[in-house]
Amino acid sequence: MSETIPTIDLTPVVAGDADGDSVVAKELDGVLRTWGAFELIGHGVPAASTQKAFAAARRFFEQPLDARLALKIDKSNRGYAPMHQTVYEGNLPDLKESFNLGLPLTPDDPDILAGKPLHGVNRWPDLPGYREDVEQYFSEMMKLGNRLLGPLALCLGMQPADLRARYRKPIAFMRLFHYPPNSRIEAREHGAAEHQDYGFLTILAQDSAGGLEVRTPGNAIVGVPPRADAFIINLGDMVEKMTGGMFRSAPHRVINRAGIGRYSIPFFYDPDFDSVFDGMPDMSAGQFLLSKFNKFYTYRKEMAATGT
Ligand SMILES: O=C(O)CCC(=O)C(=O)O
Ligand SMILES: [Fe+2]
Repeated sequence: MSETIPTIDLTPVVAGDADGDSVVAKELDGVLRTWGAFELIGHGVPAASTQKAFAAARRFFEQPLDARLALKIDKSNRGYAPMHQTVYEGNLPDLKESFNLGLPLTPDDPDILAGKPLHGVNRWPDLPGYREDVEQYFSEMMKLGNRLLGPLALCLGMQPADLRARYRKPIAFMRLFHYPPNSRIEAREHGAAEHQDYGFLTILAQDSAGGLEVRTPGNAIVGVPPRADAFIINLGDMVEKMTGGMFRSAPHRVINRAGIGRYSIPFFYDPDFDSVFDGMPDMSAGQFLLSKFNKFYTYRKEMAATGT
């Protein structure tokens, strides 16, 4: 088995070929059963949009800590998550900070008014052009996620329309990450300690600093070298669970060895909060995700403890 992350070309879907979904699904199926992660090319996302999102990330984290903390993360998972918020057992807290946003909802949104978890209004710093550039990239991620659902549905033995019917108001979170240099590996301090993503599908862009490492089907850890024209896609635990382990939620980690700050932007594309899947009948997608957030995020434990 090759120990290099596989590559999938989405061109047939992006071009709108009549058999695009099934052509890509044929390539994808084996990859999801073995690696559960791959590089995606031919994705149709304009490079300028990605570059602007990275430029926005740099501007956000260049602000003084006070300005970042003014947007401290709220219970809808939106805002600024300071360093050390994510903890994976046996490791020190992750050495990373993030700006999180979700689906753009307005304060009169019925799910917000009803208090549905993970629904909220996005929070924005006072930086000219920041919101526009970040929202633009978010909408590119929504489009790309939707395109991926076609072949993914076929791999899951579903009709694309049936999977899309569970993505009407998806739990979609994007995180602009900053990783300072010099994590202390010997102390088990990583940028992101080895973990599996929680939900359905992650679309990740990493900058030229690199640092993402994936566990191979042969159980080795290999680096995923930075590549400006590709996204890294991986499945999360929700898919692994609903397929009874047939599709793999790929373990991965981040170690910033670059000696400079590292930026990355994962987009977590997960189904509607109340959606239910045959393979996971006992729990909605939202409840599954929420249980993961509550397990791994310190800020949620603090909120639960203080009743905020
Ligand atoms: O920053 C990265 O490259 C990956 C981040 C990650 O694995 C995560 O947020 O789940
Ligand atoms: Fe991850």
